[in-house]
Amino acid sequence: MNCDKAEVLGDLRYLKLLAKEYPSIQSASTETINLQAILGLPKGTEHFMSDLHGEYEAFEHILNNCSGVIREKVDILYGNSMSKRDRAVLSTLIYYPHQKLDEVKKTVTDMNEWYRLTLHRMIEVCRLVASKYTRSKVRKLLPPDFQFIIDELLHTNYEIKNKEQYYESIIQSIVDLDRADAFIEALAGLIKRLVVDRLHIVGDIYDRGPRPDIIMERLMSHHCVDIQWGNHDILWMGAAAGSPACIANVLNNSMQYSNLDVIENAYGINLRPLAVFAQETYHYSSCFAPKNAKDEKKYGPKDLRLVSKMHKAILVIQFKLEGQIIKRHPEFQMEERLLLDKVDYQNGTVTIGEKTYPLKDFQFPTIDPKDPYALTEEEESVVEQLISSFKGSEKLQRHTRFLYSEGGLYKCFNGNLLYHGCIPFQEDGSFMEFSFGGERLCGKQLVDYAEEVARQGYYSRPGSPQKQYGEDFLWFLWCGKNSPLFGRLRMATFERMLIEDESTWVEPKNAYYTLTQQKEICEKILSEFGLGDKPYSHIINGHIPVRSRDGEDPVRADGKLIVIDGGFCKAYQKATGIAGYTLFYNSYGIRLASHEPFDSTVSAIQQNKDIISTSVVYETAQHRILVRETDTGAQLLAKIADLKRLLAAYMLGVIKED
Ligand SMILES: O=P(O)(O)OC[C@H]1O[C@](O)(COP(=O)(O)O)[C@@H](O)[C@@H]1O
Ligand SMILES: [Mn+2]
Repeated sequence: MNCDKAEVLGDLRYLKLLAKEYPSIQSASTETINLQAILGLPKGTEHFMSDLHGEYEAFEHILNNCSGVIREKVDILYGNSMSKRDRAVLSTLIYYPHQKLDEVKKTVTDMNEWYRLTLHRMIEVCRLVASKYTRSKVRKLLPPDFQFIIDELLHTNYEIKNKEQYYESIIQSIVDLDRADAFIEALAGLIKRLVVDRLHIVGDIYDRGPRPDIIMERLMSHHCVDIQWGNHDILWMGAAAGSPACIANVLNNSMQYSNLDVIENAYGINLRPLAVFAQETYHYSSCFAPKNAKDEKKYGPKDLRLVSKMHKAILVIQFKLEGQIIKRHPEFQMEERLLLDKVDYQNGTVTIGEKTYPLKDFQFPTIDPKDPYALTEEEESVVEQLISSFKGSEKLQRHTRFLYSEGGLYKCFNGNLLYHGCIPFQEDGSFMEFSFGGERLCGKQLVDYAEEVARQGYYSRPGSPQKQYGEDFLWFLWCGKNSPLFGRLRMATFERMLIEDESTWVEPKNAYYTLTQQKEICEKILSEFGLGDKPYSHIINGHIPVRSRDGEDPVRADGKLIVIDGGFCKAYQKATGIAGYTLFYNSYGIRLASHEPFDSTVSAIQQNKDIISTSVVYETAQHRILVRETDTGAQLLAKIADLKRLLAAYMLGVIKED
């Protein structure tokens, strides 16, 4: 042991704390040996998804099939000995054990035989996926009810004759005791748990699709997940924090897509005050009808009229509240979005820049042309009630706290840099500067600042200036000019709702999106985040749907940037042509999978459908990547160094063994 005495004595307080966990030379050495062994194992698998947009069924499916990896393992084992259909059934059983079992029972006549074969196969799959972990790690993950049995079955060598009988008799007893279903479910869960070590969500869980809350619940029960906030997530976080402008935007999005179920039923937010106010204040106007109202026959004519009026009411409130924020914060540089004072309320036109456009609807009884951004008393009261409903939703607050605790604006992990939107750039290739909090900020400093203020918006003392600024900043992150989460110059909601001329609907993108076609720019970003010296670093980005139908490639800048927003979002699938990309990073390298549109869970189960269309090996490592080379490896190496110092302290007698 070559530890310097001064070095040992230097952090004695820390070593004494460590000694509580490893109180003897024996326990500290055992742990050191364990950690050394882990360093030599293959790196754990990371799974990346983004832009889920409330599509909980497709999300659940991809989580269950681990982007096609389960099917791949089944094919490795049985490609030559089972039919394609049987392999698909076995895979579906692993994805949806409960539902698939119900179905199998309707068709299979000899269940005894089926259970025996299936259990054998599932244990083999389990053994294959467990092989890259230490026995101790696998043991810790075993479902408690079947811990001993699975451990035995995984490690029994079937080839040895006298073990064969032992193995068979365990399986037969499981079947005889009617525990086969529970056992299959436990094995399926274990296989999925072993295939993916860590899940990364690169933003936009919320909006457009039906049930983001179900996705949140699923993420909260996941064994290891991190989230990079998307602009839609930050919007909901702002709403949960009580920002009235964010609340109005959340409601606008939900009404636009007829998603009031999430608001009212999932999160228990009371929309009655808004409904009553809208009913009394507005006439029906078709430009505020939900996008998909007709397609999905969601509404009867009365409901449609009411929702459209509520939509108009909340949009007017939104435009007023946004105007107030823009005026409070000249540093956001968004004055060009002040449009209510550019409206000619007599003639029904708006002047934007040099041009004047007719408005599709110009009945605005609550707007005082002399003070267009002021809420009326009634609007004020609706907003107050909505704030208290959003803040009082236990479920929404629980989900928001999870987004804060497991999420952030970006993450550096195993050499990769993950974020949803962009790092704002000038056209000339330099980082774009913003004046916030009395400082000029750009690049990493900008996003670090933005994350701090985003936290302030939720956690600061109610009524404090910090809270107000934080809430306004959450709104800025959602749709602010060149915000790192939004990445565009403007959000043209006013124009999209009220102006016919589509040339006004354009939302120009920040220079980031063209510049990052260049490898040097991506390398500049990676260096900014301390990943410049790592040859295998990539930026993993969401936010902008990849139009694969038009030949767009998710892999850019010689492979330095990968965009994995392929569009889980059903509304965007016509444009993209597919239903999303997901990324898998295991010890052999990185692989990109593209997915076909997901029909429904029922058809996935009945027809054993996978939705992987292609799986492209994107980058193969030159050698199998070991834990030693990962971020976890670096932490383990640091811990080994600490344990060695502890051992030295025991040997020097500076700390006594317990
Ligand atoms: O296509 P939709 O749902 O009408 O939404 C359009 C709005 O959504 C946005 O694209 C933001 O959402 P994304 O983060 O998914 O791009 C806005 O820029 C735009 O105004
Ligand atoms: Mn987005």
